[in-house]
Amino acid sequence: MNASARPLLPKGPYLLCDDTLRPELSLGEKAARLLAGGARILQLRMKRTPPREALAAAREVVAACHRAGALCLLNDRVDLALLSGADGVHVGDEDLPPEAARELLGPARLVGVTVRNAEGARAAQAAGADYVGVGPVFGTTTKQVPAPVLGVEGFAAVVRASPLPVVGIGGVALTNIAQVAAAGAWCAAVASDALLAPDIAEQVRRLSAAFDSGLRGASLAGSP
Ligand SMILES: Cc1ncc(COP(=O)(O)OP(=O)(O)O)c(N)n1
Ligand SMILES: Cc1nc(C(=O)O)sc1CCOP(=O)(O)O
Ligand SMILES: [Mg+2]
Repeated sequence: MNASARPLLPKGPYLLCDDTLRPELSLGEKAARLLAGGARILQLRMKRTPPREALAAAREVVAACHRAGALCLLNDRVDLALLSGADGVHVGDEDLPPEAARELLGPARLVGVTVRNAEGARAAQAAGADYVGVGPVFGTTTKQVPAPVLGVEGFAAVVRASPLPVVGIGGVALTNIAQVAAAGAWCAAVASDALLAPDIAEQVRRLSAAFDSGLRGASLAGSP
């Protein structure tokens, strides 16, 4: 496998463009607002969109991301990722296994996998994943997650032991994204805190600035 053919995951906020939040906005409109705020990576998460609409939305959102110079991953759906020219997929326990996603997508696209601990991260690496999503870092109402809240310390312990870059997810918000960055996250995935904000683009800008401040704080803490 030629890993160098794949795009690199951009460090910083990782925005979920989700069909369950703000249903009065189309997925294309949500993506446009996230991208206007400077989002560099979007995950299109469609849990209630019917298949034909989902394909149209995937094509629209992937094209918008690429015009903006951002990456777009499809949640769950390898078929839609291939049909829409997306940059990859994110899969969890209820989706295709990562080996199968890699087999279908080939070496040039990203595969992200949900794991709950370091052992899961090592297995994801062996299965061909590029990064792991680890959570829930904090409590969330966006999804009923079948795993306990890790907290910042628990999350940092998984990051330290993970052989792959880690995307922290679950309850990440402007109030805590700096802590997630300082704990060593490569990215911090955000759904509700961005999409439910009165000004989505402005919230993405604030999240990026706060993530960067967390990185700077972590590097100062590590300096002599
Ligand atoms: C970055 C990231 N991490 C974890 C998840 C959760 O994926 P999954 O466990 O498959 O759950 P659903 O999102 O499909 O409900 C994610 N989507 N993104
Ligand atoms: C989709 C998802 N997966 C999680 C996990 O821990 O696996 S937490 C989560 C919801 C993320 O939404 P919000 O940013 O609104 O908390
Ligand atoms: Mg899934």
